[in-house]
Amino acid sequence: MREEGIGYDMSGKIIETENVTVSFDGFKAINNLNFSMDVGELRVVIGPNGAGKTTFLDVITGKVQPTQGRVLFKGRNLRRLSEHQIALLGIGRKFQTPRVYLNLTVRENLQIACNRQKNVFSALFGRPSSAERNTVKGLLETIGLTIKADLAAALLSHGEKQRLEIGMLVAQSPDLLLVDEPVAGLTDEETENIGNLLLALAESHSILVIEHDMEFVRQIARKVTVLHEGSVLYEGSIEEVQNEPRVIEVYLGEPLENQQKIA
Ligand SMILES: Nc1ncnc2c1ncn2[C@@H]1O[C@H](COP(=O)(O)OP(=O)(O)OP(=O)(O)O)[C@@H](O)[C@H]1O
Repeated sequence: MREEGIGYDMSGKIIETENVTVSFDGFKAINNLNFSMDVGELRVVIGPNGAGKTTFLDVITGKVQPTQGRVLFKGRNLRRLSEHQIALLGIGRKFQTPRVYLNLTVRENLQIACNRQKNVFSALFGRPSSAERNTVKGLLETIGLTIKADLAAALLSHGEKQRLEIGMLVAQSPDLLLVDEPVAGLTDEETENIGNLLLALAESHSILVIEHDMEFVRQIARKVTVLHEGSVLYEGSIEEVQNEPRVIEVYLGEPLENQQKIA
């Protein structure tokens, strides 16, 4: 684990964007975006299709450079850093589709994630230290896959693969976890499992989740940011968001409850 408190800026913000604009051939996918999140916060970002949610994550991870403005991670300007350098600074991203090694076991996947600096061969065939074994054991418990530890990842359900990938992300000890639509296509039970997992991880990590499923947002969210046309339209509790006329309007006037397909 990275040591908490070291390197954080005085404001206690884990991530900030200042007047960030991202233009694609003149079209502003992100438009003068000002956003900040406290260290230790669990934040959910919602917004209709095309609101700029994915581009927002892309600009934090360095996949896309801002056309204007700056992104600060723990007070440090990320300008001109590569995706790899930003990942090493402590920003981990989980994409919507799981990217686990299907022919390896659940345990082996976690071992590799714990040993990103080693090659796959030594991660699998080198003798793990007792600290590593304990880390993997703890991760298996956290993601609820202890009894499936020695199964090939190919045999896991979609929801279990999502949990495994979240475990692999956590294995790399990021300070900030970016999680893109973790419950798309999951059963209600798996959705709840993922929610509980994120809530447990939120006790020791800063987490930014992008999600459409309002039931899920209600389960995990304390503070919700609504993006629209590349800017923050509104921020507040889930109740405030659902009752805010401007938010209802951008979701085509329908109650947010019915927006899961639209959002
Ligand atoms: N590389 C690109 N070139 C041109 N336009 C792009 C590019 N990437 C995104 N856009 C446009 O920017 C806007 C925001 O896209 P983005 O994918 O960030 O939205 P989103 O909120 O994630 O949408 P969704 O909910 O549909 O995934 C969209 O209109 C999209 O078409």
